[in-house]
Amino acid sequence: MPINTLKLTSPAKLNLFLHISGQLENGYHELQSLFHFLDKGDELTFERTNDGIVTLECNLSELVTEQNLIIKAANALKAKVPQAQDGVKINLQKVLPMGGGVGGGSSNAATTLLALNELWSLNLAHSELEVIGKSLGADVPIFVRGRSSIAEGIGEKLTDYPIDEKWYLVLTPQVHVNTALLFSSTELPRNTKKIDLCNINYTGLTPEHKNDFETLVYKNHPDVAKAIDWLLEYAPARLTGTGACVFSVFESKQEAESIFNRLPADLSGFIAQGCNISVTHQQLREQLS
Ligand SMILES: C[C@@](CO)(OP(=O)(O)O)[C@H](O)COP(=O)(O)OP(=O)(O)OC[C@H]1O[C@@H](n2ccc(N)nc2=O)[C@H](O)[C@@H]1O
Ligand SMILES: Nc1ncnc2c1ncn2[C@@H]1O[C@H](COP(=O)(O)OP(=O)(O)O)[C@@H](O)[C@H]1O
Repeated sequence: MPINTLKLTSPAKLNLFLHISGQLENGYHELQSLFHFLDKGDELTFERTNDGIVTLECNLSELVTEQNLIIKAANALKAKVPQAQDGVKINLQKVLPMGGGVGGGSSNAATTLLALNELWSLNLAHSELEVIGKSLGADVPIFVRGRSSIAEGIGEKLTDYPIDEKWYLVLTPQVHVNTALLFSSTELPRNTKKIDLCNINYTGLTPEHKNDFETLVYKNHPDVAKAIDWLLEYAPARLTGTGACVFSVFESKQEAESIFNRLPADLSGFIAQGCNISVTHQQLREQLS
């Protein structure tokens, strides 16, 4: 019996560290980054239709465009499997901050690939979905894979790296950081020594595991600097991705909440638990069983 509806959370990610160790001739950068998921995300509902049409509704009307990565993901699947005749009605409830380095758009694209592969009975292997995902954005494959991982190369080489599932206080400065512009800055450090994966031994926000974008983003974006400085009063803090979101890690929810409760009115944020397995994958397993 084919399934008609899927209701999935499309989670945020954090880059617990992000090292840049070189630049290739094509301009792309060699990275090493630990990707970990959060239990907070956007809500996506998929309803299969038999009219062959892909439609999107969203609580933020400005996101309903052909440029939305959800539409692009659905179209990429249709291009890959032209005999797929079904359509889908998709509803997105956007919760995650956009352009903040928590990967909401990439996550939505991956959730769409995983959901439509089931709803449309395409039977593509997850490795094939990862390849389609990569054409949509550097971080889409990690969300398709759905396991806490270290990314290497230009972000495409993934190795499982489960860690203790702790609690994160994430601050969300309302500024847009331009990823391509940051990567092209002459001030960006590009020579962090590569870590041998066998010796990585990640133990938290130590100086050894940093974000190479942080100094530059801190310098150019006073709102990000303010958020980092506030967190540093209580715990070590890091930028995720190219920002603008920043975070600290705590052993318990109570500890994270006790700091969050002191947040001044001009800063915003949320608390979430870290997850080694993306919540999308957990929910898919439940809804398909
Ligand atoms: C660096 C990360 C870490 O998670 O930052 P965030 O987007 O999360 O902040 C991501 O991989 C970003 O992913 P995404 O924002 O999708 O980047 P893409 O669209 O693939 O690339 C944007 C631009 O960044 C540069 N780029 C990207 C990845 C890479 N390894 N080297 C690069 O030099 C290229 O100039 C590229 O044109
Ligand atoms: N489904 C989507 N959700 C969020 N942003 C999207 C989506 N589709 C396309 N975008 C575009 O991608 C940009 C970056 O998205 P996002 O993944 O939130 O950034 P980041 O990787 O920095 O967290 C947004 O500014 C938006 O214009």
